Amino acid sequence: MINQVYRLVYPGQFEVTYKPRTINSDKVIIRPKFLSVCNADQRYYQGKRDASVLEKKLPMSLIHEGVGEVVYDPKEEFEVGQPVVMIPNLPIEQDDHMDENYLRSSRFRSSGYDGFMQDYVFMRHDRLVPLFKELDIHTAAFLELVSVAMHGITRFNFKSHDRKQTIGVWGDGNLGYITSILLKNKYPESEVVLFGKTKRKIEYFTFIDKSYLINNIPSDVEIDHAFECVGGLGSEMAIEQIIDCIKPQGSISLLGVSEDPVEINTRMVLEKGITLFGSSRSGRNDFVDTVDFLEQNKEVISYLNHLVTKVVTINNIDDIRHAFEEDQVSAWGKTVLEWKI
Ligand SMILES: NC(=O)C1=CN([C@@H]2O[C@H](COP(=O)(O)OP(=O)(O)OC[C@H]3O[C@@H](n4cnc5c(N)ncnc54)[C@H](OP(=O)(O)O)[C@@H]3O)[C@@H](O)[C@H]2O)C=CC1
Ligand SMILES: O=C(CO)[C@H](O)[C@H](O)COP(=O)(O)O
Ligand SMILES: [Zn+2]
Repeated sequence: MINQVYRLVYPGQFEVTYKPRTINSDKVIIRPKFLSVCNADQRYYQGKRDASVLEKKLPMSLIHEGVGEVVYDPKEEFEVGQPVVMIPNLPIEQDDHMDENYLRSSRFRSSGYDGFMQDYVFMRHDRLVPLFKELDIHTAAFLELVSVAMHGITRFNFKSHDRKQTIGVWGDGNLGYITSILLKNKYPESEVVLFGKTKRKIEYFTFIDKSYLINNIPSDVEIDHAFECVGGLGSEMAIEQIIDCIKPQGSISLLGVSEDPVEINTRMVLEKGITLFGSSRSGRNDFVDTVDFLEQNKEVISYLNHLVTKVVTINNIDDIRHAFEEDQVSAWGKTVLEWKI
């Protein structure tokens, strides 16, 4: 068969390419149904990556957040029509001390390897996790982002000391929202405090215990641990504030992606004995944990639903560009693509 793959060829410009594929392989064939735009995709679309990175990675199909339906499974492990979440990380080896998403040999869709913007995606069995029926499909589109927060929290659990009275989250966007709601449910005894930039965005975080605007943090605020969910240039200021507010021997979980190196006050990291650790992407275990967690904590799904602010139907390449433009001007939440192309 000939598969149509929709690739970004230059910033702002998508083109269709035709890729011959055989259905006589061991891969499951998935029809993408709902996809969601990540900041990483926007950085490619807007040409915000370094010219050498764009030169190396493009042309490439974008999008690594998405759900689809099984069209064909040669092993018949999945039912035809079964809804599944697609895992964008593609490990080719195992290591007892490294998670699949940190192995330098792993590939990642929409970062140097074609993403989900295709007519059909050919996937290994272990790269798919079945969904349960109560999971709203628009929300499921960005399960990958939820799994990233889940992964960060799993690592936080074994890297941080046990006093978790107050956990600070910096970043009033998607990742900050998801991380805060997961923390609130996983650590119900902890006080989850949001540090945000915009009052109107902070108001969406109805489930947190306390919030501060970053330009008005009282000098006596203290936290045991922190999550940085900002990224970009803003992460420098966020890390500086975290180091100021955190109690000695607290942990800082870094999740935001910055294109340029950010300055960190290492003297105070040393003096306070802070544990700084970064988390990137997620693997199969995180997806399974996320789906299981949502199945057992269904009230969390309705909070996540609030992030679905735009659903754009995609019938052609112009619609893809339109969706990326709409996402760019969106003040809050996730843009979901209903994949009908
Ligand atoms: N580690 C990983 O695997 C992953 C990392 N990411 C990264 O996480 C980051 C956040 O993603 P996402 O939530 O989707 O992006 P958003 O843009 O939705 O969220 C970032 C939010 O932080 C706010 N902000 C800016 N500066 C500060 C500050 N100093 N303190 C507190 N808040 C601040 C921004 O406000 P404003 O817009 O007004 O500036 C914005 O609301 C990005 O860099 C993204 O690439 C995303 C997915 C996975
Ligand atoms: O969004 C992400 C995971 O969900 C990561 O930020 C993304 O994988 C980083 O990739 P790149 O190096 O291409 O920016
Ligand atoms: Zn992403």
